[in-house]
Amino acid sequence: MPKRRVHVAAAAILNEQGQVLIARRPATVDQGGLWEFPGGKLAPYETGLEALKRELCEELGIEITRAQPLIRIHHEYPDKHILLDVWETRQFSGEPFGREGQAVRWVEIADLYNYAFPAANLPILRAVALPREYLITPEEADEAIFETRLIRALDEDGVRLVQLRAKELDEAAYIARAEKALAICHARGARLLLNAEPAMLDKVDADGIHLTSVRLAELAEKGERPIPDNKWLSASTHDQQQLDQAGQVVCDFVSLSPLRVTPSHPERPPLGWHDFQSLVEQACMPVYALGGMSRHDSDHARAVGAQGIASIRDFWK
Ligand SMILES: Nc1nc2c([nH]c(=O)n2[C@@H]2O[C@H](COP(=O)(O)OP(=O)(O)OP(=O)(O)O)[C@@H](O)[C@H]2O)c(=O)[nH]1
Ligand SMILES: [Mg+2]
Repeated sequence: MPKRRVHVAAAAILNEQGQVLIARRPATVDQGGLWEFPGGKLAPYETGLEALKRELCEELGIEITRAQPLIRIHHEYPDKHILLDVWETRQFSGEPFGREGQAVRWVEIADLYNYAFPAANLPILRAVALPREYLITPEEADEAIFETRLIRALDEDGVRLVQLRAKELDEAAYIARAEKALAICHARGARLLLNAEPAMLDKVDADGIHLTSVRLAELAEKGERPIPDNKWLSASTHDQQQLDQAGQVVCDFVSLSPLRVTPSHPERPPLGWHDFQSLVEQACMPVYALGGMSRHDSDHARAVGAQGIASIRDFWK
């Protein structure tokens, strides 16, 4: 018999302190006792957003005035296929409380990992912790220019996630630049990922590693995550096969490119939004749109299921 298909709308509700609201499922229901993002099943006539508004009113007594798509997750439970349609909201009226008697709690995003959630929820924990914009640094021969531009992107554009990509530097120069970039990022509450071999984390204690698609393919053969769970792991992907490999090495998130034709890779045919959306829909992790993207594309990227946009040029001025 085919599995039951269940479509659920749920919300990451954020307050002004940047905490997120979680609720505990009653002991008597499916997945009882686990924590969850409030929400529930769509009625046959509802859109995801309509169901979300109704559920948050029923379960928490709040009215949401604005919400944005965060991530969609397809997950196979033994008895059903579930589509979790997760939204992010910061604008709502009323003070949430457990209207059905359930426990609710505001928690720091960094503390979410201390709570037990249903198996489908891991990508949501990653998505709420990640920003909408991802800066990839370009080749930059001059150290002083590199530093000035990185500081500008963090201070003026509010970038909070950076990948240090510097293929033209030898190892010693890369390490020196990484140490400097790490201090600049951490002083501003931003994270730095190294586009390097996973072993580079032994030399520079950055926040994680970004894998090129070639490294990703090599590591996927071993089928295990190359770095500890408390570091971020991301990878460059361009198609379904590489997205599958990212799942095999347990990446926390990926970039998927090229959305548009770019001067750096003129030979690669662009995906366009349609193919991008189909690939993102099946991905089991947050995905950044890359290739000719700017911050103006961020809302559209979100609307088609992405975490946001990744860019070199838009942030490097
Ligand atoms: N709301 C919510 N449901 C989740 C999450 N993660 C997850 O796997 N689910 C699953 O999605 C389904 C949601 O159903 P629900 O029990 O909330 O539905 P509901 O509010 O409409 O309740 P009802 O069926 O009692 O009317 C459950 O099977 C639940 O285990 C989550 O973070 N939030
Ligand atoms: Mg519910």
